[in-house]
Order: sequence, then C-alpha cells, then structure tokens
Amino acid sequence: MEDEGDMPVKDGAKRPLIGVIDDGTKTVRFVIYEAERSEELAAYQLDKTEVQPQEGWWEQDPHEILHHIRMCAEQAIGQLTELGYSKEDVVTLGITNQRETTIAWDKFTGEPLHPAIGWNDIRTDSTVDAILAKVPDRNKNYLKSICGLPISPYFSALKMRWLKDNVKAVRRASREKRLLFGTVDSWIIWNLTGGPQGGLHITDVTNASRTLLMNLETLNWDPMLCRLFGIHRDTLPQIRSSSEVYGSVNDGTILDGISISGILGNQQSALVGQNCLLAGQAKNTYRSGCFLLYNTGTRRVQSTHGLLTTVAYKLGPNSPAVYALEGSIAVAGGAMKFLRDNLKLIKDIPKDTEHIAGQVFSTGDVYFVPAFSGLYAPYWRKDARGIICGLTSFTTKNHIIRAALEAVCFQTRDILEAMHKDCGMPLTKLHVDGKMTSNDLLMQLQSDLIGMPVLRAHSWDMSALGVAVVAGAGANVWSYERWRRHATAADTFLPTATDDDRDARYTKWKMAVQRSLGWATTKKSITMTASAPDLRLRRLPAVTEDNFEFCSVDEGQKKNDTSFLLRYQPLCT
Ligand SMILES: Nc1ncnc2c1ncn2[C@@H]1O[C@H](COP(=O)(O)OP(=O)(O)O)[C@@H](O)[C@H]1O
Ligand SMILES: O=P(O)(O)OC[C@H](O)CO
Repeated sequence: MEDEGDMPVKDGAKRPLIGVIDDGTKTVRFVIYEAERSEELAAYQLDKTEVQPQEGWWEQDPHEILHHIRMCAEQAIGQLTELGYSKEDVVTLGITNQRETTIAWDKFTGEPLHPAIGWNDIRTDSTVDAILAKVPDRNKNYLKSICGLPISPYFSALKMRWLKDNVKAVRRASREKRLLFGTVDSWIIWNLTGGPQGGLHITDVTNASRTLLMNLETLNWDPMLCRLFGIHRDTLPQIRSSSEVYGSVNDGTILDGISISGILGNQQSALVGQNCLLAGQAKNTYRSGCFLLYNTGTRRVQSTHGLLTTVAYKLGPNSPAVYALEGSIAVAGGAMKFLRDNLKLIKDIPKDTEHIAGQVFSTGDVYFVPAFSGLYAPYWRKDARGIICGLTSFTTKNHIIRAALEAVCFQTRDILEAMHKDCGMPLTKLHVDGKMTSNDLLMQLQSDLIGMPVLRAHSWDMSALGVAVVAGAGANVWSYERWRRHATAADTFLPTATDDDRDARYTKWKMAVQRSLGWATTKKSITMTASAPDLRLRRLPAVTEDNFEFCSVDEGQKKNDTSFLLRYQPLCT
C-alpha cells in the first residue's frame, strides 16, 4: 500500500533523521535513525548509577538522567558528521522511557525534591497496605476496571503518595503550590523545553496508564483515583497522544530547536517497533525486567488472570487509543546481574551465561525463582522472595546459571498461560527483542519451554525504533506503511522439547513459585533498623529458643516473640 504524501527521495539527497532518547532502568541511549531506510545511523549509551540506600529501595539521580541524555546526544550527533550529515538533519525527536519511575520537583527552581523512585522499588509496601485498607475487602484488584492495574508498589501513584507522606520538601512544595510530579518522560520533556522558563509539563497516554491515576476510558486523570491517593490534579502533567508535535527543545544545548513529536513507554514502544500493530499480535522484551504485551486493538480487555490492561499507543490527538494486555515480569536480565554482582558466579554476562549454562544439558532439577522484590504478573505477590531450590551435592554453578535463564522462560510461560485464559486464543508465535535476546541458549530454551516459534528481531532495541516511527509520523517525515516494509524478524528458534517434558518442567516451576510465596512478612526486620548498642545481651553458651533472653528490648517487642529473637546474633562479650 502506497501512503499518501509519501515523497520519493532523490538518490544522493539527504533524508530526514530522527533522534531518539531512550531512558532505560540501567542505561541512557541516544539513537539516530534514517527514516527512509529504517536504518540506525548512530548511537551512544551511558550506564546510570544505581543507588540502593536500603534493601528493596531503588533510586536514580534525575540530574544524571539529563546529563547522560545531553552527553549521549552530543556523541551520537558527533558520529553523524563522519557520515556526511549534520545536527540540522535531525528533524525531530522521540522519547521512550522506563515506565512508572517517579520524580517530584519544584516548578520554580527546577530542583528535584527527592531522587527518582524506581519502578522496581518496594519501599511503598506499607503505603499499599494503607490504600488497601480504604477499599472494600482490601481487594487489590478493586481499581482494575477503571485503570487496568492492581494496587501494587510497582505503580507511580503509590510512589507519589509515599513522597508526600515521607518527604518534608515534597509536602512543603505541595502546600506552596510548587510541586510537580511526573514519570521520567515528563521530567525529560519539562527540562528540555525550558524547565522553570515555560517547560511543558506533559506525558503521553502510555506512561499515564502506568500511574494508577488515569481512567482508561476517558484517557484523563480520574478524580476518584486522585482523591483516593491524595494526589492533586494540578501537580500532574497534561496527558497527550503518543504522536504529535508537542513543542521544541529550548535548553541551550546540542538538541536546541529540534521538535519533539513522539512519546512512548519503552514496552509499548517495543510493541510498535516489532510491528505488532494489529489486534492479536504480541511481543516480549527481555531487559532488566521482561514485558509481554498483547495488542487487543481498541478493545479494553479486562484480565481475570493477573494481567494488566494498559494503553499500547494513541497515534495522534484524533486517533483512537489502542490497548494491550500486559504481563510484567520484575526480574529477567536483573537475575544475571545478581549472579555477577552478588554471587560472583559470572564475570561477563552475555558470554558467561551462554557458555557456562551451555556446559550442562539441564538444570539438574534446580529451579531459581528470582522474586527479589516480590512477584509481578500473574501473581502480584509482594510477599514473595527469591529462592533457589532442588540443590543436591551434584549441583554446580552451571546448573544455577542455567536455572536463572530458565526462570525467564518459565515466567514468560506463566504470562502466556494467563493470556490464553483471558483471550481464549493461544498465541502461535512470539516476537522477541531486548538485549538478552542475543543469548542463543536463552532463545532456544524459551522456544522449548513454551512450545512455539520464537522470532528474534533484527535489532535488540525495538523500543528506540518504535518511538522513532511514532515521532517520524507525528512530524510527518515517516509513515507506518513505509516503515513496515523493513519490519522483519532476523531469525526464528523452533521448539525441540516434547510436550510431556515441557509440561513436567513447568509443573516443577509452579511448585518452586509456591515455595517463594509468603516469605516476606509485613513485620519490619529490626536487624535493619535497630542499632547495636540498644541491645545488650547476656553472654550465653549457645543460642537456642529455650535459653535465649533479652537484657534490653525495644518497647513493644515481646520477650516471647521468637521470630524477632531468632534474627539476632547475641553479643557474646
Ligand atoms: N546476552 C545476554 N544474556 C543474558 N543476559 C543479558 C544478556 N545481555 C544483557 N543481559 C541482561 O539484560 C539486561 C539488559 O538490560 P538493558 O537493556 O541494558 O537495561 P535496561 O533494563 O536499562 O533497559 C541486563 O540486566 C543484563 O544483565
Ligand atoms: O528499562 P527497562 O527495560 O528495565 O524497562 C522498565 C519498564 O518500563 C518498567 O515497567
């Protein structure tokens, strides 16, 4: 199909370029595409500093995000000159970002009032409990019919509520009407378009649909939800479509003057980049987490099996919203980092995970449930914690590494099973992307464990490509039809396991998941909070439940509370 206004470009003439800001959990990238040929011309990326001030807390520096964007843009644009292009050839920008991560800032000074609270941060556990206490039967799915999401620490409204409850500067800014909230796209755009000097406080429907505050039908902030979470409408950004010219960069840096015409949450962006624009198409992106999105067209499918209903995209102010069912997995690539950084089992993630895990033919019946901060879809259990089970004297690190790879595949199967139940129609193939997909062993295991072909994209970064297309269309320099001619999978992995084998292993995985549930109680671990001098214990020969005694305990702690007692090492001085 030939699209209207599809201007042929004469040979030798320069073609318009599209810049993409891709802010991920771990990295910031700037990518430049040549629209006509869907070609990635230049790219640069920088790692972010991860800050974990307490167990389960994940923070990012909002200033670092802006700094990295500008540095990456300079480097990528620098590469253009070697290719005979210049900055002026970059005609528009798209922004794709980690979703849910939340920032509060001062609209007059532009200063963040707290570090960004990451999507995977679970500090809001007790905030969740306080909100659940306000809804009938403490039902975590009570709001799903309005916003498509369960009440979980994952989503932005809980992080906003926590900031208001716990950070004085946020409360003061709120009282003095200086407070602005936003997901990372809002923070970036506000700063790029002028900050305190007239910066645009906007977001798109896909990011807004991850806050717990947007009504999926009206595509606007829902008054009842804002009231429930105590978030004032004036502190929230205006919700726009994913593809339109919002404004231009006005920050005196390298990107100055370029228009911004596309915004998509990074998982929705990968759905577009994978050309899953028809109802019934799905993709899975393997990054720090793993996110499977199933396009349901203009229908909002209500999941009864633990999936989210989310906005997939809205390709212009007058286009209808397209929705998706999403299965979100909190830890995928993150488990590989855990093996490298915490357990020191590997050094080089891509090389070692494939090579070392490939030295054994199976996990030796070892199962690894990486529920480091609870389990997301389809379980939504914040009380789950990671386990490695089935260890024997035969187990080696090879089995554990392989079990970590298989965990990604089993979690994907959990999502596919739920999608099948919700939609009635099983998927027959799975499009995949994300850095982890360069791992051939992982791809083969994935195909074996779900029993369907796995189609790997020609480039791992479909998130950047997706928003490039959307921004190009928004600025009228690219069209979906033209781009589709280039959208093909690079290779396909076919299942080699039998149905019996696949199902037996999946049954065992479900047993492992059961064992991970309920591990974290809501009770605070005082090993984390009490300081040592508060606890003077009598010298004892050995600690048992029978002979352990406190000399001094915090008020409210019962002497016979053995769960408390057993967390302590006695001070045998
Ligand atoms: N070839 C590979 N095999 C296994 N894991 C990988 C491979 N390449 C990257 N990973 C893991 O995938 C994740 C990649 O995430 P990345 O896309 O860089 O980050 P982000 O989550 O910020 O988007 C990292 O956590 C890394 O551990
Ligand atoms: O940056 P990623 O790839 O870890 O993506 C994070 C997701 O958007 C969280 O919902």
